[in-house]
Amino acid sequence: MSGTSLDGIDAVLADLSDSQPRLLSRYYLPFDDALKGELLALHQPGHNELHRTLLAGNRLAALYAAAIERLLDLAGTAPTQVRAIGCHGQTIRHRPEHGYTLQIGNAALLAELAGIAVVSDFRSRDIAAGGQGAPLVPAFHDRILRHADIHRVVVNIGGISNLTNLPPKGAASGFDCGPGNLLMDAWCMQHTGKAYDENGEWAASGKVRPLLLEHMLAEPFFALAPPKSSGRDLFNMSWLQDRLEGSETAADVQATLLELTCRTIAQAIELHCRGAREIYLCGGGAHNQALRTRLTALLPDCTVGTTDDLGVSGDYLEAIAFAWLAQQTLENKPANLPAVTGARHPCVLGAIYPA
Ligand SMILES: Nc1ncnc2c1ncn2[C@@H]1O[C@H](COP(=O)(O)OP(=O)(O)OP(=O)(O)O)[C@@H](O)[C@H]1O
Ligand SMILES: CC(=O)N[C@H]1[C@@H]2OC[C@@H](O2)[C@@H](O)[C@@H]1O[C@H](C)C(=O)O
Repeated sequence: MSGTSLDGIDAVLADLSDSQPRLLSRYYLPFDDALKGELLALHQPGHNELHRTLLAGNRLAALYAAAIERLLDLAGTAPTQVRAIGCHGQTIRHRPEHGYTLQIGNAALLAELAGIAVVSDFRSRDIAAGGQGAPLVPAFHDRILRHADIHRVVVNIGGISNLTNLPPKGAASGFDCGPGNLLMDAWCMQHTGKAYDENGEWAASGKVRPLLLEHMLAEPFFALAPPKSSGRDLFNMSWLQDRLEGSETAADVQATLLELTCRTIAQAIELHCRGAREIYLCGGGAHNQALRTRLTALLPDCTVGTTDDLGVSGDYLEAIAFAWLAQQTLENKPANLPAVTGARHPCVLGAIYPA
């Protein structure tokens, strides 16, 4: 898994033979600054972008293969013992309204380098069936994190934040809430040179600017009824620049961005997850102490923990989900939830590149 934060690759070796997945090994490989910069640049139209996109895909395939080699070394497992790699790829465009999404990573090259079958391109079929192609992980949350009597909500706070609503007596629903960490990360990098604001300490040193927050919350995406999905196509530095007053300190902007992430998640829960009692966070944002404290304060009727409290690593949950999605593909089973993505029907997702 390599997600919208563009921080690096989360690799897991998972045993999916039982109803609860077993995490056998994990490995994290960060991207270097040059690759991160190029992937960020490829989100926008630019010079010779087709050639550069394909080269970046090749580079990613080599890094995915290196991460898998290290992962298997750590586990003492041979490639022949692995049924398949579920490879999300790197999203550089997500335009379901135009009928496409693009996750790069040259799956053919990865299969060649790793000597293991690869399943990739999980989102296109759902979009072909009229869906958003995202989020896909709610189906997996539904499988492993549902409680028979307690209304739970799982909130992933990666680059973008998304939630899965698990009412005990109803079907799962889910959607993207808005920016998770990506605007905070970009602002932090621009003003402090650091990739992210550790524990939200810099944000905590600033003050929320009410007018700026109001301008941000007026973004129509937040009021859209699900199904909905988002990405860097909408939430990027120009989106932020367009809303700045110009007189704020950099720390105040960071404080306001953290408030935006918390408010949009809390609003989404209040509006679409009525009666929820337990909130479980996952993704990198779950490590941000200031964010957790603020979100907990905004949700007085709920307990707020992390999926680790339920025995599932919040840092590797998405990666385990893509192993499960790959298994669904190999077994010819549908994996999208039409109630989440808006697709006309359940679909078998993904494309298979044999070993
Ligand atoms: N200690 C911390 N304090 C603050 N933020 C943190 C901390 N640890 C991780 N993060 C945030 O988490 C981000 C990485 O999150 P994650 O790995 O879930 O992203 P992703 O997989 O790219 O996301 P997506 O769900 O959008 O695909 C970092 O970029 C950073 O913003
Ligand atoms: C197009 C795309 O890459 N979407 C990601 C992104 O990152 C979080 C959120 O936006 C979610 O919709 C999705 O990823 C997760 C893994 C999903 O499909 O559930």
